[in-house]
Amino acid sequence: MADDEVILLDYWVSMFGMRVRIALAEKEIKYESREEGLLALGNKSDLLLKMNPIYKQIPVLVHNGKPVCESLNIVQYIDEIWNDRSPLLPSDPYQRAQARFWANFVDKKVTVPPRGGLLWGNGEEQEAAKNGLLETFKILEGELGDRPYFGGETFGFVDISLVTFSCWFRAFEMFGKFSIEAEFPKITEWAKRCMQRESVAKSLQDPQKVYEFVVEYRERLRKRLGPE
Ligand SMILES: N[C@@H](CCC(=O)N[C@@H](CS)C(=O)NCC(=O)O)C(=O)O
Repeated sequence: MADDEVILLDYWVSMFGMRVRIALAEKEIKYESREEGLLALGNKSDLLLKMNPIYKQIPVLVHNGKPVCESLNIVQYIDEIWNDRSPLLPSDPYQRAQARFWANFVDKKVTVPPRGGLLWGNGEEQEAAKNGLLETFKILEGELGDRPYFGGETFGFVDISLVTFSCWFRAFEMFGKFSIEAEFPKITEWAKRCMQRESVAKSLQDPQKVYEFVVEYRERLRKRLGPE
């Protein structure tokens, strides 16, 4: 695998791209990162359109010229290809199924939709999205319980699926007017624990920068789409 060519089509603030960055860092894989344009507002490269013609989204992992799409799918692929080190999914089939269930739950419920919702929406729509997110965090706080990581003692697939949202927590808090630390102390401690890993710390972005991105992006969306 020493001569592998690995390219990641990414966007700096993407929580989905960050998942792949963490997995590659855990496996110590060297790769080239290619930054796409400001995604929902255009500027997609020809390479992205060619490599992900169905969804036209990042992240895409291009491994020896072949594309793999969808962040959780990519993380599983990385785990299977570079299976000689730092396993990300449990080896036990039941535990693997559980890990996939919870990562899928995160994917469905901890969302930042391209329009509307908590970050880009207003009024009742924003309030409903906030309440949904609080409900989701309550479930996740219960699932984590007193364990250090979602898989138990070791950092893994479910942690990767969720931790990339932690640099978006500040934006969630500012727009939702709530405190994740006050309401979800276990998730807060877990996120800090994950950040102690080099793979996570170097893959995530500064929460303040993410918040500023959200403020600016809301403005761009408003100008492009008009007031809601
Ligand atoms: N389910 C996808 C979501 C990927 C996604 O939403 N990517 C966004 C950036 S965060 C994107 O490329 N948006 C551009 C667009 O949809 O036009 C995954 O897990 O990879």
